[in-house]
Amino acid sequence: MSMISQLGWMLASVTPVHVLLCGVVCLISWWWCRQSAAGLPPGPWGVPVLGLLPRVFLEQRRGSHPHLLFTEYARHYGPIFSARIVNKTLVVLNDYDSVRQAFQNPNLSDRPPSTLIAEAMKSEGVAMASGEPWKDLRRFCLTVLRSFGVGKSSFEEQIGAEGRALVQTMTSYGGHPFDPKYLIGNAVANVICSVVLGKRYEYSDANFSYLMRVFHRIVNHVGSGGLLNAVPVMRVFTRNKADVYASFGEFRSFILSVVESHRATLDPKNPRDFIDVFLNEIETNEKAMSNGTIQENGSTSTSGFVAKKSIPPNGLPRTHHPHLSDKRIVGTIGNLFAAGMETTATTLLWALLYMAAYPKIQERVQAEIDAVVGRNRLPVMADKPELHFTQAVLLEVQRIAVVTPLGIPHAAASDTEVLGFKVPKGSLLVSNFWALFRDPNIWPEPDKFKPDRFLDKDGLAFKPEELIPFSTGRRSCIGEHLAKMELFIFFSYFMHQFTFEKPDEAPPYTFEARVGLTHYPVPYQIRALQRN
Ligand code: HEM
Repeated sequence: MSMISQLGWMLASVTPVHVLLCGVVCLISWWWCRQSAAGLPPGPWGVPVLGLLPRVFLEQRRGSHPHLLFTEYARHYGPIFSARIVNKTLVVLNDYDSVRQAFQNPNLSDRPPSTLIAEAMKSEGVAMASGEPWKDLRRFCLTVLRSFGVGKSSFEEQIGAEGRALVQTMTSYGGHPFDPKYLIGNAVANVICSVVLGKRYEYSDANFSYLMRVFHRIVNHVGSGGLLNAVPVMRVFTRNKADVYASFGEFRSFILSVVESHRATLDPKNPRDFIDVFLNEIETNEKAMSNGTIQENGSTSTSGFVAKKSIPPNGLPRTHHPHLSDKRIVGTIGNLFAAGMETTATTLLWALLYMAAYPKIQERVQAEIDAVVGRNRLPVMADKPELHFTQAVLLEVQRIAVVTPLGIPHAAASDTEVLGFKVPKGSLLVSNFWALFRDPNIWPEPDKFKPDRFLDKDGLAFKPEELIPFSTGRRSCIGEHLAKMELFIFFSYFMHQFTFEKPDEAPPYTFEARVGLTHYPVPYQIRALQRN
């Protein structure tokens, strides 16, 4: 029987009772939806059952991005709106007040469960964990990174050494065009690798270059705002699923091999890097578990686990971290690598693009650096307070480029409220930094690149509280100090050493972006002309 005749047969057998039953079911579903939506922020209804899912996919197919769609909704529904994505309530925060209030609320500090990243890495890291394990991992990461000097002024020399290697490699192009993406990515990765893995990788290292390309595939796959990461049902409809998991698999194997080689050469009394300290903690926990002072889920026995370690490593945390285990080490290293490299490198890529596209602004930065630093040495962090225009340029790049347009989604651990609206347990919260950084009420002519907006009437740089590229609240970026130091050192070295130009033969620069985990410029070629 053909499909049409089948349909005709079905319609002919519909009775008034069927119609009535259908109507009742529709009425009940409508009533149920209204009830559950009562008190939620207003927002688009979307398609029955699927909610906003088809619209998000459609926009992505058209080459648009979810942050643009959300910004359009925010214009219509207000700074906080909600929508459904299949069985999940999505709450989108589009202005400073809503982001600040939501992210300071301890009930909104979780991450969504079953993230793609944790699933594909077969390990839950600091950036994807929730509840007690997250608190423990976050505390541990902050303490250990700090104990290795990260964010302290003593770390400046390490970043400076990488900056000098980068300058040398850029010089070697002799003014010929090159794509700065992987070079800058490698340099920034080396900063975090030196602390976490205890080594840096030469820019000519073919294996590491390959890994960076694998990593970029992951970044693209995860998509804007990490919706694919956060909403399991979106993965069902993902094209190239095989490539997503294969790329994660390669990244995971790389980290596993580094962890294993650390384990094989570990000297517990002399931890060399972050991985060694993590491995020491795992060993302490395993011992505590075998003598019963700690349970498998990380909780301690009634007598309490006394933070005594058999081998207290010098200068490293003595506090006990019961949630550090084999199943969290790969994920945490992956998170630090991804979060530490991608965002900072992308910001620098945007900065170079803007400098080449706005030569007058580039000249002003160079003149300021020359006046304060001179030509006989490279800039140092101590120069920063005097380099007001340079600071303003970096702030404007962070505002206009919005490297994480939808941040990393949070989840509601229990029923709560934001700005008087209901936020039910399990909701997904997304911070639309794009809308916030393009709000014309805060930033007049938001699409224009105008660093002067960050200078006061005396020419001194200032940062308005609404500029929060590192997010805010309990879950804000743990690498903020490190990132700011890297941005300043690398950028001021670039401006001190080179003038950047678009190659004549290259197509005109656009500020069009691609959106993966970050919002990054379409690949471009640049010339680095050495300054005298
Ligand atoms: C320009 C550079 C950077 C930007 C714009 C940036 C931005 C962000 C943002 C928006 C978040 C999400 C916060 C939230 O959920 O509310 C985040 C989280 C995070 N960032 Fe960064 N970040 C940068 C550099 C770094 C660096 C250098 C590191 C290396 C240590 C790092 C490590 C992390 C980690 C581990 C998290 C997860 C924190 C958690 O879940 O508790 N980031 N970052």
